[in-house]
Amino acid sequence: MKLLVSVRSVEEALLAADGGADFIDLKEPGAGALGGLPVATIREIVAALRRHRSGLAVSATIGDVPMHETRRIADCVDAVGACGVDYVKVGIERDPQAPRVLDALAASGWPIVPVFIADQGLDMAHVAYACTLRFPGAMVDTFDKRAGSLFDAVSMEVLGAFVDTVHGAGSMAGLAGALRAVHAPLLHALDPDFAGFRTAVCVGDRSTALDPQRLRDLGMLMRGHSVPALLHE
Ligand SMILES: O=C[C@H](O)COP(=O)(O)O
Repeated sequence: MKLLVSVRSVEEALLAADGGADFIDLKEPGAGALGGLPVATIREIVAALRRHRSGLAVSATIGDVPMHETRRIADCVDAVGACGVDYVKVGIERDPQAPRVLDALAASGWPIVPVFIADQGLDMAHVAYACTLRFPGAMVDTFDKRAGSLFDAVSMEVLGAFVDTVHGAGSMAGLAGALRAVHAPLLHALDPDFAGFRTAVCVGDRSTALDPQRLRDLGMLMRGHSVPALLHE
């Protein structure tokens, strides 16, 4: 299982790249679940990572944009896509308009990863529909990070169905949502392609600074090693 780590600056991106992350995810953690960074910052981080020759895949979020703001979603996707990232992450709310947004994203021409926001559970019909649209990957995440983790919002059975459905379409499946070290066995059982982290790699809440030691320990744990320092996290 690979590790996606969300970062907000050049300094954090280089720390994550050298500290064991497999995917560098650009977002402003203090501005919501999929908080967007200014495009100038995204460009700056992408350039620094390319100079650093990390070779790691880079994703960036467009911000938390409601499903009915279709024009704004399209504009944000174009702006972020043009920054040279490998994937553009777009939050998909549990909303009747989700299929229409997914159609627009598929037609955008950018490599989109829809991120299903699962605080109110996961609508598997929306996931199955997204899987007909040939996105390179799909993720699940939660919006309210104080309300517990992904595993408090969605059952193992439904998460297993998500991973299987996405894999059945030949795409990468990712899980996130205030995941912590204690969730490692559940994540290993589900075996997604990657798990996404911010809260667990910070000293305080997810808006505080990224801690390289926590990142290294979490990386070891997700790769199946025992990490005593994380036993009581
Ligand atoms: O995309 C992954 C997220 O940034 C995970 O953040 P979180 O661990 O605070 O839920």
